[in-house]
Amino acid sequence: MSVHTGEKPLLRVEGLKTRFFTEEGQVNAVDGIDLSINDSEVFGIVGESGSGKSVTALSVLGLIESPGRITDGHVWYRSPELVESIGADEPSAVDGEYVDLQALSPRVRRTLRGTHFSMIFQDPMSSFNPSLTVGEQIAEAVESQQRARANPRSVASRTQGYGLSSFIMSTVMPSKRYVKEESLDRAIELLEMVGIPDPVLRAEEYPHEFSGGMLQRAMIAQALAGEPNVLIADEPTTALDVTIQAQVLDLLLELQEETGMTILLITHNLGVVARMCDRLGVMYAGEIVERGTLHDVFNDPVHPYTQGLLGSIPDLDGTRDRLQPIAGNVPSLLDHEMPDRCFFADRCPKAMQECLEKPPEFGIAESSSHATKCYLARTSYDETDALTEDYFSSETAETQQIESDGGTQ
Ligand SMILES: Nc1ncnc2c1ncn2[C@@H]1O[C@H](COP(=O)(O)OP(=O)(O)OP(=O)(O)O)[C@@H](O)[C@H]1O
Repeated sequence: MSVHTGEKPLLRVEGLKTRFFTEEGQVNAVDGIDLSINDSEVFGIVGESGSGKSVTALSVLGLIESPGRITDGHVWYRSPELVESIGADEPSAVDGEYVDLQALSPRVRRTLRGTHFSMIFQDPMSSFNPSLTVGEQIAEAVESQQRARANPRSVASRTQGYGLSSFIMSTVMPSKRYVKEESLDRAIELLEMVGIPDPVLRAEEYPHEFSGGMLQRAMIAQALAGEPNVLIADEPTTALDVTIQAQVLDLLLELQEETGMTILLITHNLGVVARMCDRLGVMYAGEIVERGTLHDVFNDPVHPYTQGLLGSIPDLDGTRDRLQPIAGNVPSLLDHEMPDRCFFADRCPKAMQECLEKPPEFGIAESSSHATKCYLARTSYDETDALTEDYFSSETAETQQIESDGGTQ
């Protein structure tokens, strides 16, 4: 783990909006988020299910598919190497050392997957073709990433549908055996690097012959084949039992230290964040509502949502019985159902009148060192300001009354 204090972040996400245009209406899955992620750090995005974490990760990678679309914002990536190789062809995507991934042509953007950015998921089975050996598939990833690095303008697009990981598949999923001996050797090295015992033998095995934890390690090996600068890990250990989970998390930290790569970790588990992250962003209803260093956010959470999540922090050794959920549900992200006020107000034990009048902006509380999208960041809180539960129940009753009156007219 390393806290980087350099001034130039590796990734700058600015005003990113991702919408899904569904039959029910427009879903504001990511609603104008800003983030900066430094070189060689582990940055966590944490929040309840449905808050927009995965869509954020997919948006950074340019993997949003119909009916979804990024409708606004930029994803700036600092890479002098990339600027040099594509700058003349795509000048409108370049600003100094930064490339706006959003502005790149889809062809060039594809070449970055695996080489500059890689991803691991909850379900490793979806990353492997069941009919080829694990070694062959990692070897193919090695070759494909070598080709992409050598010539970012001419990457093969071999898209096959193995779930979400079609992002890697667009460059690496092998369809037949034709890998070179040296690529297989590298695959064995990678398997060894991720702690697979007997890697020479295991490379000959098929995915179904691996246990869940071992296959997770193999997926990490595959993701590292192109020596990416950024590894996006979306709930990488959620499906594993706690002991294996801890081992895989430790492995990711070791690899991060060894390679210096940056990790963007998506999780709903604050215990995982505490173990892994240097900094984090807390996500709620498509927005980042609090962001800062692990130390600051954990020791001095300002947003009542973060406070609620921290009240429900799970532990990795499984000694705490249950996660304490925050009362209420994540709101619908359908545009026409989203209120013109703080999205958390209805669940917030500290909601005040102004929270209902308009959505808060980001601010830094006097007592705090990090940014929060909450009126509490600007206003000192007095318990007498809080709206009571009765307020919300009377508001709900009033709304129901109006609706039913409207219905009878
Ligand atoms: N293909 C899609 N079509 C329509 N809506 C979608 C699609 N993919 C995601 N969404 C919506 O976007 C919102 C954010 O989803 P996302 O998967 O990013 O949440 P999450 O925080 O990662 O939760 P989880 O941990 O459950 O995956 C949700 O309301 C979800 O229903």
